[in-house]
Amino acid sequence: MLREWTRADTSELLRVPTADDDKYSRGVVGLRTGSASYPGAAVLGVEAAWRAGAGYVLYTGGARDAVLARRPETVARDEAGRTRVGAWVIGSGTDAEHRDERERTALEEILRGDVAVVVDAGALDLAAHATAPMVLTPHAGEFRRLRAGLGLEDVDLATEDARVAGVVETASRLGATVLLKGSRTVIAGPDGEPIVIGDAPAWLSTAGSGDVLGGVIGALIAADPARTLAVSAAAAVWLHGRAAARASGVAGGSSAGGRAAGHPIVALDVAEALPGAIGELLS
Ligand SMILES: NC(=O)C1=CN([C@@H]2O[C@H](COP(=O)(O)OP(=O)(O)OC[C@H]3O[C@@H](n4cnc5c(N)ncnc54)[C@H](OP(=O)(O)O)[C@@H]3O)[C@@H](O)[C@H]2O)[C@@H](O)CC1
Ligand SMILES: Nc1ncnc2c1ncn2[C@@H]1O[C@H](COP(=O)(O)OP(=O)(O)O)[C@@H](O)[C@H]1O
Repeated sequence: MLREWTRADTSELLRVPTADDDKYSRGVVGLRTGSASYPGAAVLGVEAAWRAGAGYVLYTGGARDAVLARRPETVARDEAGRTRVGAWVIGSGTDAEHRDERERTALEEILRGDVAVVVDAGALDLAAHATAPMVLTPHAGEFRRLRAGLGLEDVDLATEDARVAGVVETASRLGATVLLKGSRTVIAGPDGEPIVIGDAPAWLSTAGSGDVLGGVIGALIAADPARTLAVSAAAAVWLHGRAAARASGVAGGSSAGGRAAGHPIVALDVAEALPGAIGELLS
């Protein structure tokens, strides 16, 4: 069975903060992302985590100045210290080939912990030996590399059936949740039914939009770390797509009754449209 994720599924997971909440209970997201080569990816993930409703965002990566210039609300330190992180996001805007020993040690420590980790881009190669609960977020090229690294057969990603089967197999091999990005994103937990999320406008296929997604997933996991990871990830993908629809002018429909053609967007537009997408579901 394949579950098609809906707007109603997403609404059910969102909640309005109450008088009993504080910045920690709303969700603490830790990001160890970005590098001198790709500082922008860190900025995008941090912006997205805040805009998706995190109460506290901690940044421990290599692009601190860029992150703080954009979002001074972010707590930037070398390590988490005493801050209890609810979800980590690692790898976006990093390259495994340029990882030094210090960075490897820091990432391996996160990947050995009890806290859920969103593993993207330049950290995907470390997932095979990790024990933390994880959501891996490869695009098609990274998915192929990940499977090759695990000794799994190459899959033809042209059909949805093959994509779903490949994601299910990879998730089962890793004992983790795997999310294959694309126009229809496929998610599978280690043993749950696979989920598909479509409907995002193709305007979303723009550099950095995957880095934004990492921050959204981190915020939704941190808001309720006990929830099944595949469910938080599916809701994040849906919101990310809805934010892209709002930002690109597709969300309102057209006077002809069909979907409006919309217009180009950049990844930061998607992050900035997240609060509106969340508000729309809560109203
Ligand atoms: N602002 C920032 O800081 C941004 C930073 N970013 C950061 O950049 C880092 C590198 O991530 P990336 O995704 O750019 O490259 P990479 O992981 O090498 O994957 C390439 C794979 O895709 C495939 N492929 C298919 N079509 C292709 C095409 N037309 N052109 C090229 N490749 C194409 C191709 O497969 P092939 O077809 O060659 O088999 C190849 O395997 C990463 O850390 C990310 O977070 C980005 O998020 C952008 C914004
Ligand atoms: N044709 C498409 N239609 C809708 N969404 C798409 C399409 N192609 C890619 N996406 C989405 O855009 C994002 C691209 O992520 P990714 O490839 O990691 O980009 P980057 O590494 O530049 O951040 C993903 O969320 C993916 O699901």
